[in-house]
Amino acid sequence: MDRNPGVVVRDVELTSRGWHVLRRTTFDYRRRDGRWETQARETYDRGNGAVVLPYDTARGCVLLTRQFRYPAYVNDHPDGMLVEAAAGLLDADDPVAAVRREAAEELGVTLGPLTHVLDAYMSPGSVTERLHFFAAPYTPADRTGAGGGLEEEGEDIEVLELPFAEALAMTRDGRIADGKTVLLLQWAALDGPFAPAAGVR
Ligand SMILES: Nc1nc2c(ncn2[C@@H]2O[C@H](COP(=O)(O)OP(=O)(O)O[C@H]3O[C@H](CO)[C@@H](O)[C@H](O)[C@@H]3O)[C@@H](O)[C@H]2O)c(=O)[nH]1
Ligand SMILES: [Mg+2]
Repeated sequence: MDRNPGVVVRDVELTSRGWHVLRRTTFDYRRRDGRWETQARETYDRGNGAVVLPYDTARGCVLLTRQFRYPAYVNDHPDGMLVEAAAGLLDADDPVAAVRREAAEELGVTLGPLTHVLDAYMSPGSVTERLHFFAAPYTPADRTGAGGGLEEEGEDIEVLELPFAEALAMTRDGRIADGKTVLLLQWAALDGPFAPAAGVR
């Protein structure tokens, strides 16, 4: 890794290999004033992920999930039941294949053309993951399955079809408190299918 001449990795220590991988890396870092110093940083590596917002502009709706998220529950979320856009880790798939797979598994919807919105690091101080964001139109006819996720992996996912205006209101009052979902809903209102100028672009 030599893309940045101001960073020289000295040592990578595997501190935990559980469901995902935690490492402690020691590296030399050249400060902006030119002085070198040694830093250590831990990274949580769970691979990369992809997320999708299916929208139906004719009916003014979006499809979201609700599921229990223990890490949010342990950090003050009232009941841990988070409303989120369908998402998953890439595993062996590319981002497009991964969002199609997750939309089918979690939402029971078969997606057509996808719009790539952006890619973002969601927690760059500690988590290595880069998340690939997509949106896709759907109609009631595309809802070909029940969704719900994979029971054998412990998934128990409720499918929510919400009016877009209500989903956006939920980002304002805290009922939606998941970063990737807030981002996609705000994009949809600002720049995407529910933007005021969407029809004339
Ligand atoms: N047994 C076990 N299962 C785990 C553990 N951690 C996660 N899982 C399970 O592994 C499955 C992973 O499901 P995916 O749909 O592939 O991932 P995700 O958890 O929905 O991840 C999405 O949301 C994350 C949070 O916003 C994103 O970080 C990620 O990129 C992706 O978008 C889930 O059923 C989850 O409960 C663990 O420590 N132990
Ligand atoms: Mg998921």
